[in-house]
Amino acid sequence: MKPTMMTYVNEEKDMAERILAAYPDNVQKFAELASGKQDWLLVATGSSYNAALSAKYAIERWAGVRVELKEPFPFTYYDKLSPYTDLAIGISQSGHSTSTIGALERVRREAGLPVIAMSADIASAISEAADLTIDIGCGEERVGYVTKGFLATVLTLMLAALRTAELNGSLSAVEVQMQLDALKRAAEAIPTTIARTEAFFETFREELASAPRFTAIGYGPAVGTIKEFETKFVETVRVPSQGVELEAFMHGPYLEVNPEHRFFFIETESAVKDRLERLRSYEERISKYVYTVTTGSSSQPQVLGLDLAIDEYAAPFALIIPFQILAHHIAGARGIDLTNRIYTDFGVAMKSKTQPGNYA
Ligand SMILES: O=P(O)(O)OC[C@H]1O[C@](O)(CO)[C@@H](O)[C@@H]1O
Repeated sequence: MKPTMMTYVNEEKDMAERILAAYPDNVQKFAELASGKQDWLLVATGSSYNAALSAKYAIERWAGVRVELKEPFPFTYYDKLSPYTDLAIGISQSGHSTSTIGALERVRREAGLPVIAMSADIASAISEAADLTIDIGCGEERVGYVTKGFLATVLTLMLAALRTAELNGSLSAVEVQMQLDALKRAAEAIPTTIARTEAFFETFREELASAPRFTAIGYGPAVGTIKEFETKFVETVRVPSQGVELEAFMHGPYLEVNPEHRFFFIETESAVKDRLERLRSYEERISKYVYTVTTGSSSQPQVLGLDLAIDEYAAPFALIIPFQILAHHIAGARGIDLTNRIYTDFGVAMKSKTQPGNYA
């Protein structure tokens, strides 16, 4: 039997617990190279970009550094190098994305900066463009619609930030332990999150499967989550799907809304949460298909509550899981067989990968 997205979603708890148990050894070399560096450049594309965006604010807050995240292709061909960048990090789950490798090569060639690669395969092509390659700890994922790799990337980046914070003193040992405990609780809760998402899907199966369009709205660290929602839904559900930052939605995108629109609002504990509530109330007047995913608890069917004591910075680790499951299930309910791969020659034809993926 071919593995599916759900095969890997069901492995996420064990994988996350393995990665957490390997702390700090799995990120020690990263932290040694990164501590003392103030201005990190992250390059990644696709889900790896979304994972980096999901971890960006946690890294900045915990490690006390500035993180600039860039799409590698425009970075390589158009961007001016910042004179302040003192560390470059390239993230590629496969280790074969040519744009990410090319960006690291440019940084080395033009600025001679220390370079860290992060990949599920530490012997892959990206390692040749880096001084150090860190294993994200998910192993090989043989479904192109990645799930485990996304979660492993978010978690490994967060752990790398925590270890860097320990070394450079930007967090106390107690603060680091608090974050580790929150991540451990979130990992332990993955089976509950899966069960709640399954129930949510069954309740709304018809209206989700018949959706002409999906929009997800979030703020702060959860913008990484809604961007990965967008990537995953476009790859699998294959109807127009967009993740829009809360305030950006209020400057144009709101005009597109009609009664058929399906909304996901992502709620975390934050100073700007009331802004999301206000927008949700407004859109509920237009569409009856308004759902929420929250880190808090819920007794309402249209609100999927993860019931986690986790702050908004670590929350992206937990928030993506419902969308990975919904992408798989909604695609299936629409009659899309995701095990039937399409455009299989694309990566090679476009030279977007150094070699074809080993997909099931
Ligand atoms: O993380 P990687 O391996 O660089 O891949 C980036 C993106 O490219 C894809 O493999 C598609 O080519 C996506 O599935 C993935 O998100």
